[in-house]
Amino acid sequence: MDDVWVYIISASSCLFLLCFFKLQRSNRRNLPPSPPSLPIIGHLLLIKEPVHRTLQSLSHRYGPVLSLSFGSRPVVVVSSPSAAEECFTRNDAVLANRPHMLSSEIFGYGLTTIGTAPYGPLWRDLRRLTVLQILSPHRLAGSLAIRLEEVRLLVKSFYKEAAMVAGGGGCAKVEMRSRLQDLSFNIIMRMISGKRYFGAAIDADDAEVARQFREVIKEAFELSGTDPSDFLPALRKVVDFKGRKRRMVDVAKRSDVILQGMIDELRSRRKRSDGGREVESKTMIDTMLSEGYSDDSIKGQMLSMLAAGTDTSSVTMEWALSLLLNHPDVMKKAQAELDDVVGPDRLPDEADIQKLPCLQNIINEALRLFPPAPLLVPHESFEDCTIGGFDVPQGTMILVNAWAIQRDSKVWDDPTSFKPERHEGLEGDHAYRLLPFGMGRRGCPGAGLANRVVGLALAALIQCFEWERVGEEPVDMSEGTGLVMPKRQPLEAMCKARECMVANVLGQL
Ligand code: HEM
Repeated sequence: MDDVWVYIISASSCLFLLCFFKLQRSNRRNLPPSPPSLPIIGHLLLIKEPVHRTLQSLSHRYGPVLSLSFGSRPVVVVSSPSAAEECFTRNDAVLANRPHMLSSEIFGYGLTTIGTAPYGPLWRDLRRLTVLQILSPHRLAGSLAIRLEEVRLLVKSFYKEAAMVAGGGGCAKVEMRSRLQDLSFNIIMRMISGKRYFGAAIDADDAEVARQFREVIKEAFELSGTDPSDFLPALRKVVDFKGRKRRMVDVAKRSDVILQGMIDELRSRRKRSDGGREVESKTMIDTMLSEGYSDDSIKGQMLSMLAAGTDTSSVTMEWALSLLLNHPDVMKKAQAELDDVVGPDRLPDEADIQKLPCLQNIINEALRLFPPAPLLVPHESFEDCTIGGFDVPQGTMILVNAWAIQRDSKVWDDPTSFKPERHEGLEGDHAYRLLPFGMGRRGCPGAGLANRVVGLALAALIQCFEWERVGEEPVDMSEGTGLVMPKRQPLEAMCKARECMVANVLGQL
């Protein structure tokens, strides 16, 4: 009995001393300002959807570098260009870690994918592979034909749909979201595996695989938000909130089976096409097989490309078209630019995009007002550092509120208005005021591909069709919830072929 008491008293003293020293240490620290918080859950009750808006109002009260506790996880929110600059220059390496979340562990093959891996040799290798091979300018030039064909098929499908509405003067009401999602998905899938999975000329088996895969990706996205156990890790081993972990594991298994099927198919195609000898080919799977990557690494990379690269590009197009429908004068200006540079006899090519400043300004302005990743992707400090003169302890989650910076009236004139011309003459020099792709070593490696896909598709749609709103009301521009910031209402629009484009382009598709 005595032994038990000795044990209890020494354990309590140790715990007390530990808490005391921790408190002393944190009192000595100059932490960023913070709202009052509750024990154990910290500031979790303050965090309402959409999170970027909640964090913006907190930063208005507590300043551009603000500290919060999401349960036991310390968080610093950055909402000014100068603080963001510090994050991505002086502190870039220190902040290059990603926080360990339940969903990143389950969907990220145990934190071994490019987006989830901690900063270290594994991440460096995947990053090298992604930047220098899979998404290199050379490889992107090689996959141009895929993008041109997918955009041509999209234009053709709208043309057919509009032409069928004879009574309406060839003007059809079209649903845009799923079409733009299919476009981005097919482009990335073809770059990864060499096959398209949606639309015309698809074999029935592939269409079924695509349907299942799209379903799985949708479920994975829905489950990928933060889990309560990410902030209260002590509970992770004891409770499975709403069965989320079980569902995540189930979705990850289903996705793994589909991805493995794609690798196996490509492996046997490679063998068949060269009598058993491995052949040189340009899909991502081929590249990774040739370099000896394991099947799990390849599946992780496929999932990363699809998760990071499809909805981000398609929502950008959806927001941009919505803005143009609410600003027909800007749509006309973009159309005039296309008539001038491309003319009525062909569809635009990627080489044209650089000669279309009005279109580029529209895309930049859409990304400024509606960044698909409003808080970028969370970073984590692996050493103590300072931001804005405040101490940021090791293990702090860093959220850069790009959405707030891009709408800050101290940074942009009339920040909530759509004014593409504000980007004139800036030519990429946005000094941490415009950062939809993040910055620094963990910045988006797919920005070049995204700009090509979004630019090419918008150019072709604006050039070939007259677009109008479905009713008198402006298109609703409020955001819904989701991992990639969606429009609350999927976009619908009235679409009519432009007379000048019918003879030599639309009629020939
Ligand atoms: C408009 C389209 C896109 C936007 C707005 C976007 C935005 C972002 C952002 C904000 C990040 C996080 C940066 C940070 O942590 O600071 C990111 C990371 C990433 N993006 Fe994109 N992205 C887009 C398209 C793409 C595409 C097309 C791909 C590839 C096919 C891609 C692949 C990735 C990957 C792999 C990462 C993780 C990088 C790492 O952790 O090292 N993204 N993206």
